[in-house]
Amino acid sequence: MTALLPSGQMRGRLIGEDLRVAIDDVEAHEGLIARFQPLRHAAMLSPFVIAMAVALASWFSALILLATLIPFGAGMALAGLAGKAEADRQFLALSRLSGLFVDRVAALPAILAFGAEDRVTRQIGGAAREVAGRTMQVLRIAFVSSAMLEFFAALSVALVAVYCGFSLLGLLPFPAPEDLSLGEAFFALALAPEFYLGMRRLAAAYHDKQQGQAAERSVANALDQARLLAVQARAVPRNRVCQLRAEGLTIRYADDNCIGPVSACWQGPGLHVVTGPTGAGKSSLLHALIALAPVSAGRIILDDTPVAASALPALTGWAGQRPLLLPGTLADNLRLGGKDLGPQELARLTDASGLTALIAARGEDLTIDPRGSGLSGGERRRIGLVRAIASGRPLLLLDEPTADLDPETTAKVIALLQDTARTRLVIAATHDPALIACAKSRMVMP
Ligand SMILES: Nc1ncnc2c1ncn2[C@@H]1O[C@H](COP(=O)(O)OP(=O)(O)OP(=O)(O)O)[C@@H](O)[C@H]1O
Repeated sequence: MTALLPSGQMRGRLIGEDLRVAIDDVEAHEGLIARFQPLRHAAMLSPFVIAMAVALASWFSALILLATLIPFGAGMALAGLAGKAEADRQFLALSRLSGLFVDRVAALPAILAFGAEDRVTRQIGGAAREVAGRTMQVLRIAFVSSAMLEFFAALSVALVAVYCGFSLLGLLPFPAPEDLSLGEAFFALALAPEFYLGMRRLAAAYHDKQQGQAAERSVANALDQARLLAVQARAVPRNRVCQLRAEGLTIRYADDNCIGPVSACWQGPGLHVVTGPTGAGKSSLLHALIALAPVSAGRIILDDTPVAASALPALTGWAGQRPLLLPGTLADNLRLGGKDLGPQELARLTDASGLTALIAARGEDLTIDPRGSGLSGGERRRIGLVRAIASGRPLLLLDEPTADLDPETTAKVIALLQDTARTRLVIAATHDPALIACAKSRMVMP
């Protein structure tokens, strides 16, 4: 279950899509396992049991029933193949709609502030129409399969009735294969409708099967990706980073916007900066190192071992330009990095980052909402920075850690970074001359 929960952009999906896999797709298994599978076993057995019972009275009627199974089976196999592809497409469209919906609800204040309600409504409307279209396709196939089932069920009963009736009247147009009494004919005819009954019940659970199997594939896919990420994360040492190299790293966004190839070598411990004009790709480079941006070419080499970008988050304390804030107290947010930080160590870090004034004014139990309302831009950044340092991880990636700060607080933060860089590899994207001046190396993005 933990593996299925949202992992942000690492799987390249919206958080709502991950949530859908973790909740709805897991639930969709119930129909497949608790309803469809028992009915399938029953449907596979029951025609043969009924045919054997009918054969006791009239072997030719049993043969007629079994013969109708051949074209029926072929038709159902074709419908099943078409149904599988359509169910997958419907599932994908539903995932997109859920992801889009959750994402847009989270961004509702911004949408209202920009008066973008109409555009967002149209987007969600388009996604909902796609789901409706795909659902209609799935229903059409379900309708065709049940029509086929009803046709063959009716045909089998009709053929048995005609055979028994004509046989009793001696009007068969071919030599009678058996000598049928009224009791035997009645027995065969009474059992004939039961021949397709199991399959009719199975057809009623057809939708459960489609949903369940599509959910099964999507959960299996998500688990595979999670397993891969976990294996890659385990494959690297966790307590130190001596050297990190990017070799020809190229980032290609979905809209074909391309950054790179970038090559760099950062030696740890030490403080290194990445500089360059706005839009040069500094943030993108840091994102690419921890699998938050799509890498299309190049390699990341950690202590002489090529690693996947998805291996680095486990080693990295990350402070982006918009740190994630969770509802809770300030201390909860600072401790999010994972390490069990004592009050003294936390106080040292908050003091060194200039957050003491905030705590003195508003208390340690200051409650924070997810948007960080009531916090200044500089305070939010420093919460992200302290959290990254407090994580105790050997590699720190910091995106403009001294932006939005006055010179005095900037000096404090730089001193904290220098102190941290004594034992860890710190890489910061920055425009700040004061931070650039005390860096061990500077890489300039063109
Ligand atoms: N998700 C994305 N999809 C497409 N293009 C993107 C995406 N994120 C960034 N870009 C583009 O990549 C380029 C580099 O952006 P990036 O944020 O890495 O620059 P930067 O050097 O960090 O800029 P700044 O100094 O302003 O923070 C920009 O042209 C930006 O528009």
